[in-house]
Amino acid sequence: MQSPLSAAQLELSDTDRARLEKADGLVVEKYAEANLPTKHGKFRIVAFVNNLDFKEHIAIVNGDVAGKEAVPVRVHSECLTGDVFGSLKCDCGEQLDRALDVVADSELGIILYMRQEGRGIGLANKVKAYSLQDDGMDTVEANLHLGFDDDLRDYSVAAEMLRLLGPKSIELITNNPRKVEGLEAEGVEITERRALKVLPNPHNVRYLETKRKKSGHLL
Ligand SMILES: Nc1nc2c(ncn2[C@@H]2O[C@H](COP(=O)(O)OP(=O)(O)OP(=O)(O)O)[C@@H](O)[C@H]2O)c(=O)[nH]1
Ligand SMILES: [Zn+2]
Repeated sequence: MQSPLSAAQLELSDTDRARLEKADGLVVEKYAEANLPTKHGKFRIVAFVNNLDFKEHIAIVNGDVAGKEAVPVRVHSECLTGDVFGSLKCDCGEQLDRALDVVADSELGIILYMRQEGRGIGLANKVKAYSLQDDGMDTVEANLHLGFDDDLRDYSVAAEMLRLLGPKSIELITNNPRKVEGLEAEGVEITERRALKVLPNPHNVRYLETKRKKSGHLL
């Protein structure tokens, strides 16, 4: 009988990891797929593996998207505090909820849930950035103070995930023009940008204003 796997082995098997590490160039693969009924609607969930960041990026898919034009797509960056704990410091949780509704209510749609927490700096560093914001910095100043660029996200893995799922073109649900440019630079055909409106609250109004003024978000 096989011995049980330890927690450290759970993410990827050694053989899978070694194979991905040896591969030349970017490799993104579908790893597993299943049904996922949710309060928003019924989806398929697809887990991917890749040899760039080795993170477990996810697609939530409604319908048979392969070969279809103008499929609604949200490329959502992980925000544990907003997506899971209902943080009011940002607009992520509300955006994710709305995007899930849009995708569930459309004939077809995809949410890519990218594990790019904190615009790529990770959760622990985002909490550091929040601590600097408690002392008066804005979201961009806090990142720069910690020695990071204001946005470290790479869109090559997301683009490859879309290629594997197979829509011919997409309508991207975002307020961030840099996301549109980043995906287009990776060869994704975007027929339209669809805005994602959220209501500001007293805790995120400065954050939203900084995103509009410093990061070019169309809010
Ligand atoms: N470093 C850092 N990351 C943050 C902060 N607040 C939210 N985030 C992260 O920002 C990411 C979301 O990016 P946003 O700039 O809000 O939005 P976007 O994804 O670029 O654009 P939309 O598609 O319109 O949502 C998530 O990964 C959050 O964890 C912050 O103060 N500092
Ligand atoms: Zn957030």
